[in-house]
Amino acid sequence: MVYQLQFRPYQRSFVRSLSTSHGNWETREGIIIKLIDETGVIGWGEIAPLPWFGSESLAEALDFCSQLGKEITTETIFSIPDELPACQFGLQSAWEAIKQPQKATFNFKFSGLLPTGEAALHTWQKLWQEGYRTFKWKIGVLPITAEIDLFNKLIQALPNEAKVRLDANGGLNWEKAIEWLEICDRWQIEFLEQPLALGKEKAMLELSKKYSTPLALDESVATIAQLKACYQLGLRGIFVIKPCIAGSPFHLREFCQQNNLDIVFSSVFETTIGRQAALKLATEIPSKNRALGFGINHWFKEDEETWLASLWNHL
Ligand SMILES: O=C(O)CCC(=O)C1=CC=C[C@@H](O)[C@@H]1C(=O)O
Ligand SMILES: [Mg+2]
Repeated sequence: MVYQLQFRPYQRSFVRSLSTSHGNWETREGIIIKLIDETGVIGWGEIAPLPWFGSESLAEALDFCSQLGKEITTETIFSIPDELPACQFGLQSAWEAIKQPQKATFNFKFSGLLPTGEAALHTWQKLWQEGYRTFKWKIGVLPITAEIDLFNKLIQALPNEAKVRLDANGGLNWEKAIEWLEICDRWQIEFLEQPLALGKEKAMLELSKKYSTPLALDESVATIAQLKACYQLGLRGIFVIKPCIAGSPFHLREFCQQNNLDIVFSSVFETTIGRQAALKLATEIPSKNRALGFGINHWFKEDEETWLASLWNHL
């Protein structure tokens, strides 16, 4: 089957810089894909790279799309190299959208991503009013004493029924991870995400045996190959899966359906198009009743529907 291919790069500025131990992220850049089959049925997809998580860069994704030309076959869509996981996800989910029109609504609970540092103390209230009951806060950015001080203020300000997750983005060393895990156990934090850097999975396996707070791997399991490697290593905590950068949705669904993983699906700040494909995948993969890491809409200023429509009208 041959499909017409159109693609459009985009840029969206965050309302505030997203500070993590990887650095500051100001603008989300990606590519919207439009596939049209021989009968005129349209399938939308999104390529949302996250190179500091190990996916291809936007430039590499754009080079790949540019050399595809105006037509693409099913065979080409399913032979995209594993070095291009965001392209695999974008094009294969667009293909799947033609075959199985995506559900428009999902009834998941989402976790609200708080801004890093002190700003969290002034923003959780609005998210609480919007209905969020799970919040994620990034650590490993400020000096640990300052962050622990802010954490104590945040955790005592939040209602008791609130669930809190901490995400270090690999920014802690062993000693700081221990210091944070003692606090996590005391306050029954839902999980501590990627305390140690990519490559320290064995150390995290050791760490996971010492405290009751579960560890969640994120950067360590960014692609399907990494997810499989960590599973083989014996890691059985929580797996944060970012479908848009993991690779083929078909391979991801197959592996997760064969193995009973404790998964938290997570956004890469993609648009509605990538999010719909990611959430459709979440409905097809069994996981525990944890809030999904897609509570990120407040990180952008413009209304997404109008922005997306305006983007495509120029094509
Ligand atoms: O998972 C969530 O709750 C929201 C998404 C999120 O936290 C992230 C998305 C993309 C890059 C990272 O800065 C961050 C993460 O590390 O999980
Ligand atoms: Mg994370």
